[in-house]
Amino acid sequence: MSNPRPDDVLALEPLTAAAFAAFGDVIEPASARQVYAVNDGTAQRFHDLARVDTGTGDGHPLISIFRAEPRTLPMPLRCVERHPLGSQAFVPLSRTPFIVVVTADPHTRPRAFLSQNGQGVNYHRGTWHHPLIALEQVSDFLVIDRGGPGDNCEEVALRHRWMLPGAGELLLPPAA
Ligand SMILES: NC(=O)N[C@@H](O)C(=O)O
Ligand code: NI
Repeated sequence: MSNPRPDDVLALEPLTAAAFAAFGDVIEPASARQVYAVNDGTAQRFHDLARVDTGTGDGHPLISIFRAEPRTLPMPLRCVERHPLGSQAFVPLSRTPFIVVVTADPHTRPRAFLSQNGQGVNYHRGTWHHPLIALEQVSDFLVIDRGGPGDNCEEVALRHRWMLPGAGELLLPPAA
């Protein structure tokens, strides 16, 4: 494979609620709309972290586990997909990082975010994203998405050969 042009390599951005807002929710305690004690004060509830949207077309929520093989970096991106009938959330059941690639349009430059410290994501219904990209080790993810009638996965091949960088790349500084 010929060496990718530097401009084809996507920078890994820190995953923050603000930066990801156009694409979905970041699932982490800081995203809670309310935090309050429950169970006689023996636990804290980080309430309402993400909007689960599964009702379109007589749909219902599914809870599954993906056991994902780690991907090798650098990595070419070949496709993106979207789920027109429902949201889709991935929550790592370990604290290994994973990469989230999203785009407003399959034929414009995607954005790549690095999830750290157990952060999860909830793609809004219709958000273009790359299939799960686990890193470092076989990792389990809790997946909350939509079951029911209808075709809920539209996949598009990328015309441009965007690349994810090697594991040692620096993160972009957080957006100002
Ligand atoms: N195919 C499947 O359920 N997984 C994808 O939707 C994904 O985003 O990883
Ligand atoms: Ni998906």
